[in-house]
Amino acid sequence: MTQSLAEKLETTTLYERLGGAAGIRRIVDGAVAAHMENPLIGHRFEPYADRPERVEEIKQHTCDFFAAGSGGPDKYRGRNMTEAHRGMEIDGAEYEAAAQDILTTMAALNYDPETRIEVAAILQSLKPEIIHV
Ligand code: HEM
Repeated sequence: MTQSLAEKLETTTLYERLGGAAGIRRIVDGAVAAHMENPLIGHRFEPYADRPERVEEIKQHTCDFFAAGSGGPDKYRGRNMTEAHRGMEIDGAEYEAAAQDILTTMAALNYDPETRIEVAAILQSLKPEIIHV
């Protein structure tokens, strides 16, 4: 039997709709590549260009963060959002640019609009923990 969209949203976790760990990894890889090319925030990631092991660690933490926050089994072992971004003085425009990179990546990977809207709302909810800290 084909599930209606409403049934699908009720019976599957966001983690499942993101494609589990593999789907989240694709989003994070795409978003980080987009951040590096983004004229507004690329400079934030430049210092990591010659530290691939640190980039991998940040990506792994980001994957676990999204997995843990969307109903997946993974445990997040990184710092909380305020501690991770403390002292960077990220402003609202930079935050929106980063969020847009994630949502554009998701659109390119053909995630449905409902899932993208749900992720957009989660990103907005994290904003106060990350900007101007
Ligand atoms: C959209 C919401 C965001 C989320 C969910 C997020 C998530 C994360 C996570 C999980 C880490 C790793 C923390 C750790 O390893 O302990 C991290 C690190 C980092 N984030 Fe974000 N971030 C966001 C927005 C931003 C923005 C807007 C910028 C800058 C424009 C940014 C720049 C960085 C940098 C440079 C690091 C590395 C910090 C370090 O090495 O100490 N993030 N972020």
